[in-house]
Amino acid sequence: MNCPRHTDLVATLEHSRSGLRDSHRRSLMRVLFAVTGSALLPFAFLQMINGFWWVGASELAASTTLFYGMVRLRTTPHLQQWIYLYLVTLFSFFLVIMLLPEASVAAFVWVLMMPVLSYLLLGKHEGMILSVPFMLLGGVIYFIHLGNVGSASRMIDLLNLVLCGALMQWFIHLYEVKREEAEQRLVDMAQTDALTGLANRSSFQSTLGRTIAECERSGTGFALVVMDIDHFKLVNDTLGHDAGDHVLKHIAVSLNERLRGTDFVGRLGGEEFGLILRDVKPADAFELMDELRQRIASRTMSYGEADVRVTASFGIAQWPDHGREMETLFSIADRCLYSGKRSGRNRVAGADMANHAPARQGDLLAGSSR
Ligand SMILES: Nc1nc2c(ncn2[C@@H]2O[C@H](COP(=O)(O)OP(=O)(O)OP(=O)(O)O)[C@@H](O)[C@H]2O)c(=O)[nH]1
Repeated sequence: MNCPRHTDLVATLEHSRSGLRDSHRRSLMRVLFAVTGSALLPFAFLQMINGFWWVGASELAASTTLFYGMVRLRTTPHLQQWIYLYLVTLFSFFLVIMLLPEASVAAFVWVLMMPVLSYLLLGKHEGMILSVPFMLLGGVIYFIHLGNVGSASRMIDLLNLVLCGALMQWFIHLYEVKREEAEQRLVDMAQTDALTGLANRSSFQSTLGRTIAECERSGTGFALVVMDIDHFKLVNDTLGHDAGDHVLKHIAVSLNERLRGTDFVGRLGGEEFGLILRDVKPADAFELMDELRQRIASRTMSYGEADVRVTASFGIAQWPDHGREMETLFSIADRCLYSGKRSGRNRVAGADMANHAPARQGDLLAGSSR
């Protein structure tokens, strides 16, 4: 069996805390550092002209730090810490600017940037946890700044910012929730076989890779089984493609019914399925698969007027006895499967075991059409 390189979508999703992948967050952070660092320079200059030396000097120091950070961000493994450091400092800076007695009302527009940056860089949960307290603080400072809110014009000013800030926070949160749901749906679709609802080949290979890594650490073993429905083409040719689909769905249900919660099953393609049996000895894996083989062979599936019966062949490879690598295990399980097919089908075959012959053969498509 050919094992192409694949992307582990679940791992990718876990790594992307926000809608942006880490590489994009890194690039965005570098742009933000460059923009903020450059923007601070004229502000520092103007603050000094205005006589606010300490503000001007702090802005100059911050600008230098940001340019240094821009270089560090290219390679740092601590991206998340840099993001937090940047956002907390920036938001605190906004609050300090607003607290200045001479602060212009226009300075308060920066409160609206808080949810945008937080959600973009930190995602839904952390973005909300960071932005809400800072926005509330900004609102309180604005309230104090306005002084007497008894007059209608002050009240309008207050309501403008409060309403706009609350709506901004709500809309961004809503957008992020919907975006996450859509992303999850796409990931599910990319990992699932649409016909049977089982894991697809790529997802199965990801799980097999993770199982190997976990078993390397824990020292427990597992069995990889490749199962193929016998003479499946005959079902399609005799009863039609829809009947074939019906059989595939039925087999998927049978496999799921019998396996334990720790086992894993996927459709590798066509009429071929893969099973990972965790923490199982070779003899037990063989016995379990033979029970499954008998269960499939004895089951009659109704499709319209027809009763369909199929058999399946199984090839088993044991980790680590038959190999530690995914490719080796697949090729051994495949070899066993095809030796079982050659010996007459409806068999379970393992690398160290003799093929297990069925009690009764030739059950294919019994009474396929009445
Ligand atoms: N209905 C249906 N048929 C499929 C699907 N995917 C693959 N097939 C069919 O599965 C059949 C596989 O045929 P073969 O590879 O010759 O295998 P087989 O007839 O099972 O023979 P052996 O494996 O040698 O026992 C082909 O007719 C494919 O068209 C599917 O999603 N639905």
